[in-house]
Amino acid sequence: MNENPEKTAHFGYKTVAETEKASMVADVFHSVATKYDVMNDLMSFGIHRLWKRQTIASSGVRKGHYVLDLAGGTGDLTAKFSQLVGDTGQVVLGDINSSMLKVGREKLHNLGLVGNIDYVQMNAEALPFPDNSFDLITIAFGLRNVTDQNKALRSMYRILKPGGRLLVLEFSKPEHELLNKAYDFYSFNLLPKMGELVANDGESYKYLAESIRMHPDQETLKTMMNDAGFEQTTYQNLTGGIVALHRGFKY
Ligand SMILES: C[S@@+](CC[C@H](N)C(=O)[O-])C[C@H]1O[C@@H](n2cnc3c(N)ncnc32)[C@H](O)[C@@H]1O
Repeated sequence: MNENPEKTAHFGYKTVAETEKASMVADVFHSVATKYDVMNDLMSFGIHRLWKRQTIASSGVRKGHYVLDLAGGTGDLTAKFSQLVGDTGQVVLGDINSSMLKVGREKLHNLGLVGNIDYVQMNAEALPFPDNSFDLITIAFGLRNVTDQNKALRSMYRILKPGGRLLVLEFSKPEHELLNKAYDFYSFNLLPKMGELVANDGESYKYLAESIRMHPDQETLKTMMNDAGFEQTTYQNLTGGIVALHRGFKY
């Protein structure tokens, strides 16, 4: 009998050693980084822009705020927050993946967004900031890729200021069975083919579909946030629950 069984994690439908997941996720995002934005628009028919707009609208962000866009990738949310916090605020675009950060930095520079954005490579599970640092943390389509999600939520809680809020934008569970079926067909048949054609990488988009199915549903994520210390935790289903926006506060 194995006295010390190795801890495991999900990588899509595969069960892998916990120590392996981060490098497998890293391979996915190194591979898709340069095609990430165009694929996002294609795969979601542009709807990811509405989901992100809703996130900004729920953020309560103001001039002078200190914001962390965690797993921020190519920086869509950072771009908007940079304008909203102004010269007296600061936005940190944090991501574990150097390729995604590079694409994000170039994109935001080209948009003329400079001066109040820091680009920092970091792991959501061990955030490199003092306690009580941020007014707002967002993590959009990132949590599902993190190996130890409870640890990451506790780390986010620690670095939020009292009164600060966390927004988690993530794929979730569609509310209606019919939508679920159509969505499954799309995800497992069309999505990997689009990934193959456009990004020359069907496997990464197969991982995307599988990782979405393995992610906690709305209520489970809400409980996880509560367990990490968040209060007044609520969520809003977007596009019939294909995506959910969770919000929680630290007091
Ligand atoms: C699907 S992309 C989302 C990018 C962006 N937030 C958006 O909504 O377009 C997921 C991002 O999570 C990052 N990521 C994965 N695991 C992470 C971790 N443990 N810590 C920080 N970032 C992570 C990936 O590198 C990738 O850039």
